[in-house]
Amino acid sequence: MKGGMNATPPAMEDAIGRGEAAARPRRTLADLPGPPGLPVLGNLLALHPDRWHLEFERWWRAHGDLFVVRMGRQPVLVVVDGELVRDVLQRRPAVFRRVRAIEAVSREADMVGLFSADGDAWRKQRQLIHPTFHPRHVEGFFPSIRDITGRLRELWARAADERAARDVLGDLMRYSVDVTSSVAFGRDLNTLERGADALQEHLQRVFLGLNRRMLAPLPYWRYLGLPADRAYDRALVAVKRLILDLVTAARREIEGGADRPARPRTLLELMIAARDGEDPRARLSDAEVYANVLTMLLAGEDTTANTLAWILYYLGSRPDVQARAREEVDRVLGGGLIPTLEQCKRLEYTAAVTQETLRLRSAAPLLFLEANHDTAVGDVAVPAGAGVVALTRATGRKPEYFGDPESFRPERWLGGAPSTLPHEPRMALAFGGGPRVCPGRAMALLECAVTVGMVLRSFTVHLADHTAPVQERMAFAMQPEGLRIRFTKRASA
Ligand code: HEM
Repeated sequence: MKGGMNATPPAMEDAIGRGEAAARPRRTLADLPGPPGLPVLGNLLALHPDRWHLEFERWWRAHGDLFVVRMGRQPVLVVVDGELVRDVLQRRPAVFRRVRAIEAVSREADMVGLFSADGDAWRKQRQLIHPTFHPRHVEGFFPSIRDITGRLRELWARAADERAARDVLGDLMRYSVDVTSSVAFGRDLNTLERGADALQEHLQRVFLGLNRRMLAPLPYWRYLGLPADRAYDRALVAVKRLILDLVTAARREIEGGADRPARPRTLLELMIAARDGEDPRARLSDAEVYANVLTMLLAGEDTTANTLAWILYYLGSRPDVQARAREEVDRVLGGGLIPTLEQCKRLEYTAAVTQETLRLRSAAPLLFLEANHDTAVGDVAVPAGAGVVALTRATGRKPEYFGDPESFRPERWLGGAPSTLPHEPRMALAFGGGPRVCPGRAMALLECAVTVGMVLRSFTVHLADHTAPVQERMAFAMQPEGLRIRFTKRASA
């Protein structure tokens, strides 16, 4: 490894250039505190497969805002201090990158899209794709989002009639699959009503396989073809064929001669039509469009579904919050059952409930990065290739940024009477930060507003069993394990 653990890196041009506090590093990774580990395995055995994010947070409480854990022999720097986390996220893609395994596994699947690309390839994609998430486009997607929200309402109305407790996370996963696939490539899978469709089953297999491989300590699948890996390979072929057919058809329609241009209606069409203002020759290739359609499905589904599930958890466990949000929804929606776009924008307290849920239950509570070259984080020298974990949810739980941090207090996000509690919204990092901040934020928040507005207008939300613990489980995103909700219909609905 260039530099090595005890090397002092060269002057920090990257930081100095941007006027940051550029003290010469005084410490090395070896100087930092951290949990004791085993000789070869380091701290790996402490990481429970479903709850490893909690272990990182437990170590944070024991060792402070900057510490080191060992993944096998490799030391990894863990950062919680808000200024340092923001600085690391900001210095991408030049100084830090996403951990290499993400790109390697994506490359094997021919899907190096916005999330997994790095360096110049990422720059090009981001420049072309970011404008497709402009509010004008996101608002253009609203009618389909609203229709699909109507289906979710019907499903939960039937459950209320039957007095049945619902596995709401399952329902919300299907809801977000339907929303994301219709927004991404104009195909309404309607899994909410029809159950899993063949494409959805393939996608699920692909996502589980990617997740397994990105987290695997060794690339065993290159040597061993386990049944799950063969199923993953087959699913990938099917998904690729379908999406590439859609790309070819859309490209023909958008770029094809006389009857062009149809107004782009989906993310896929927007990507095909995307042109770089500075370099009009720069376009996304078919392979890049394919990779990014899949990336949007992957990045947009579980994250949004889990955030919505956690919101329902808080509504069910905090009747005071539910009553206040319901009062707002009734006032804003009047006789309507599902909010319009304009009404979504006026649901301020509901938006505050979402922000507070994201702060306490971020679907992605940590980000895995890697240093591209010798650098420093604060006063700590970080050698090229070293892993850096940004513990973003923990940052949002530090009392100097958010007073009374463990309490669910949506009102902290509202303007109005100044509070005596510290409140630093820039330290709420559920969507990441810097140049790679989540481009789907506005769309996700819109989905949350329309869904929560719909729910509160029609139903009262109850936890099915107040005594059953709801626990955090880390799958592709952080899930509320054991959450079951009972809906009762409101008289006015
Ligand atoms: C509540 C829902 C969501 C949460 C909590 C969330 C969270 C995140 C986070 C933490 C990142 C990493 C940011 C960073 O590295 O600084 C990210 C990246 C990304 N997200 Fe989201 N996301 C959500 C919804 C969506 C949706 C709906 C889409 C698209 C349809 C989307 C597309 C992406 C993409 C493409 C990236 C990679 C951006 C890049 O590396 O340049 N996300 N998201």
